[in-house]
Amino acid sequence: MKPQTALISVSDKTGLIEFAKGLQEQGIRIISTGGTMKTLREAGISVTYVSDVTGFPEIMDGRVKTLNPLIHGGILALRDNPDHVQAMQEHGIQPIDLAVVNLYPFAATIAKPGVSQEEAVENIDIGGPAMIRAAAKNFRHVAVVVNPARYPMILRELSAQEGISPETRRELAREAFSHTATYDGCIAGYLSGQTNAGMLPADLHLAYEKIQDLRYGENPHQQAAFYRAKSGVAAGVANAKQLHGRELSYNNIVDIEAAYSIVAEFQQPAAVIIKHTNPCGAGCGKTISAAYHKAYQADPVSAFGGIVGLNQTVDLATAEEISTIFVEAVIAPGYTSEALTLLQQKQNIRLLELPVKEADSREMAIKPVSGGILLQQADQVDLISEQLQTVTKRQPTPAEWDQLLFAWRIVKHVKSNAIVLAGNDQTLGVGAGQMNRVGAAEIALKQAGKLAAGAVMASDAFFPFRDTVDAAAKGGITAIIQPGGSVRDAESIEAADAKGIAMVFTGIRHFKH
Ligand SMILES: NC(=O)c1ncn([C@@H]2O[C@H](COP(=O)(O)O)[C@@H](O)[C@H]2O)c1NC=O
Repeated sequence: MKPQTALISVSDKTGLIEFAKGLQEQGIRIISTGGTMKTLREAGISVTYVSDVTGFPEIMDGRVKTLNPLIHGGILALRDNPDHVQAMQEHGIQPIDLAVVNLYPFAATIAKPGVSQEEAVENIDIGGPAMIRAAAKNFRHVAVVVNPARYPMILRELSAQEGISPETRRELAREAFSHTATYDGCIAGYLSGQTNAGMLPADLHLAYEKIQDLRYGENPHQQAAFYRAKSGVAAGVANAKQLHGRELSYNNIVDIEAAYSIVAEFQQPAAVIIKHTNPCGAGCGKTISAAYHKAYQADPVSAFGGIVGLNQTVDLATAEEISTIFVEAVIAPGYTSEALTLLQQKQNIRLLELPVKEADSREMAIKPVSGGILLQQADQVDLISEQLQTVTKRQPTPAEWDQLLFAWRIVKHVKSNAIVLAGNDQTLGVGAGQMNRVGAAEIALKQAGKLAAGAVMASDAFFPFRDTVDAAAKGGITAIIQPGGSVRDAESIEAADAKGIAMVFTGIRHFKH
């Protein structure tokens, strides 16, 4: 299809002039709305003003400019339908074969701090989506371009013999409907936020774009792909830069997310090694290499084939220790050039770069269930010091406090039922995903062995019975942090007091299912 007439009406004027020049070189007549026309004319491109086509001025601050049968008839007419052709002749409608439209920047407007409702509403585009949808509906005869990134490809096709192919027009129509759907979803979300304090919308419209087809999902027989949120800040694992290595797998991405979330908990240098979303080892230190050393030494057996997360630039010393074993991937805010050179020598390691982001309590977490999804606020709450309550006769020592808080930050990220033992800013035992709490504690204690003596314990949820405290006491644990709130709290406190264990209630639970 070789267009005769293009209508260009764009808010985002990226690449506009080069594109319009290309159209003009193809002999295509251009019609435009006010602002677009001005930009094009200033660049010496000849343009027909939309009002000269409609015979009607742009009115109401641009609320009505292209909403006119002379425009929509020109876009929607079926060129091979005699009735449509006759209607065009009767009403003096000229065909429009190419619609280049992008919309008022609604998402960017509402992202501005303190934006008024009035300003937001004025940025709801009406005429643009109407043209986009009309042109997309008529893709058999009309091409619609909503994405400036498409301009070079369109010019290439136009210079070919057959012009814009039917396949391309269909693909452009798909992109166009997706564009307006995302746009309307964003408006609905905004209006819902106005009445719902922004948290849980009445309807949920998710707008994500595929960034990568994955080789397979959790298992080789499952198809999978990786999608990135279309709007919002370009942060998080979906925006990490891969510097080296084979393509990420589904399970890699899940574990990278876990690694990134844990190290983001800490201000001081922190490292973690993840296996199947749980930390097998985590550590903090004065330097990132000291932190990694602790994370690795916490459980060298499980570390093999793990995913490493670091919250500081990877230096040579850290890279050297990482490269002593096989790890699937590393995620860190950066790499020194020596560290990168060393790690890149390993073919099988994936290296990702992503700045560490502060927790955002407005983030939401989605979980699918059959026939629906669950939506909740992400678990981003920090400890509230006024809620911390020592319930035993003995207070934790300052050193125990440090370790309790370290262990608490880790246990938050371990699958429930979760128990973490820690000492010297290092995990010593991790009991993850057990069906009873004392079972999780026994696993952690067994792993820590003799190192449990003098260590601290963190539990993601309260102790339903005193058995976990008894097990901790037997292992030599000296301090415990847990949410509290069980009907049998008194029994657990009694067990702790009997052994001189200091126990702190947080008042906050960190279930992770
Ligand atoms: N009301 C209309 O008839 C109308 N027709 C096109 N627009 C939008 O006006 C914008 C371009 O305006 P300008 O060329 O004046 O900068 C585009 O984002 C386009 O989607 C309209 N504006 C909003 O609804």
